[in-house]
Amino acid sequence: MTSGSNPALAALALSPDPPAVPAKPVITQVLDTTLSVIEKSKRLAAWTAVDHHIRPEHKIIGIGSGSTVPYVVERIVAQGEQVNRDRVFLPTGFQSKELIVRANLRLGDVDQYPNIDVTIDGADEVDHELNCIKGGGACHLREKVLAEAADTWIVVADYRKNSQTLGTTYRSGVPIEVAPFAYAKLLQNVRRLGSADAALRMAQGGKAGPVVTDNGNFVIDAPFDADAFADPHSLLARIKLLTGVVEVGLFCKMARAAYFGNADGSVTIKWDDGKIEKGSSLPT
Ligand SMILES: O=C(CO)[C@H](O)[C@H](O)COP(=O)(O)O
Repeated sequence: MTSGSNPALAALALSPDPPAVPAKPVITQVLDTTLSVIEKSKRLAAWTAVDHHIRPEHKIIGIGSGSTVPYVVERIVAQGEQVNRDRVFLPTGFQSKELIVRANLRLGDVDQYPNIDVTIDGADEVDHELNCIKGGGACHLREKVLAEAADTWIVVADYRKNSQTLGTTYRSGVPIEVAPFAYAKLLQNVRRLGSADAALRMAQGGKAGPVVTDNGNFVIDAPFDADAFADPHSLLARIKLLTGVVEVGLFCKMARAAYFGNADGSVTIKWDDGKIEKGSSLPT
C-alpha cells in the first residue's frame, strides 16, 4: 500500500503536524465527499473503535498493520497531545512503526512492554465467531504477538471483510510465515493437508523473488475448502505443527470485538459473546 492510495496515511506522511480532526461525533464526519465509500467505511470502523476502546487510562497501545490502521492512528492523534504524551505505541511491523513515528507518538516495542492495554488491528476476513484471516500484508507474526499481549484486541475493517465463514471473501488462502530454507518442504506438507493450490507469495513490482517479511521469512498462501474453514482452530493447529512454520494467519477467538464500517455509513460491531450491534449512531 502506498500513502497515495490511503488519504489518512498520506496526511500523516506529508504533514509534520498531527492531522486536524474536528472533535465532532464520528457519524457526522463521514459525510466527507473526498473519500471513496470503502475508505469512508474503513475510517468509520477505525474511528468508532478508537472512540470506544482507547481510553485516557490506556497507556500501552498496540498498532496493527494494513490500510485501515492509518485511520486508527489519525483518531488517536486527535485525542490530543496531552493524553498521548504519557502513552507508548507498539508497532506490528515497518508500516505501523512509520505511522507512529510520523504522527509524533512515542514508539516502544513488545520486548519492553509485554503487557498491552489495547491493540487495534485490521483483518482480511472475520467470521461469525470473530475468527480472522490475517497476514495479507505479511505482518501476522508480530500482529499475533501484539494481539496475545493485549488485554483487549479489537479488529477494524470495511464491510467486505465481514463474513459468516472464513474463505468466503478472502480467497488467497491462509497466510503462513515460514523459515525460508524450509519453504519447498512446507509447500509439499501444506498441500498434503488439503491445500492443493498452496503457493509461495511472490513480490510484486520492484523486487524479483518472494515476499520477505519484516522478520526475514517467506510466506505461503494456502487456500482451503469450506470444510476446512468450518473449524478454523483445528486448521490452525494442523498447520502450526508443521516443522518450519513460524506463524499462521488464523487468529481464533482472540478478538473482543470487530468493527465494520458499512457502505451506508453505519457501523456493525460483532462482540465475542455473539452480540451484534448495528447503528448509525452508536453509544460511546
Ligand atoms: O493482516 C494484515 C497484515 O498482515 C492486515 O491487517 C490485513 O491485511 C488487513 O489490511 P487492510 O486493512 O489493508 O485490509
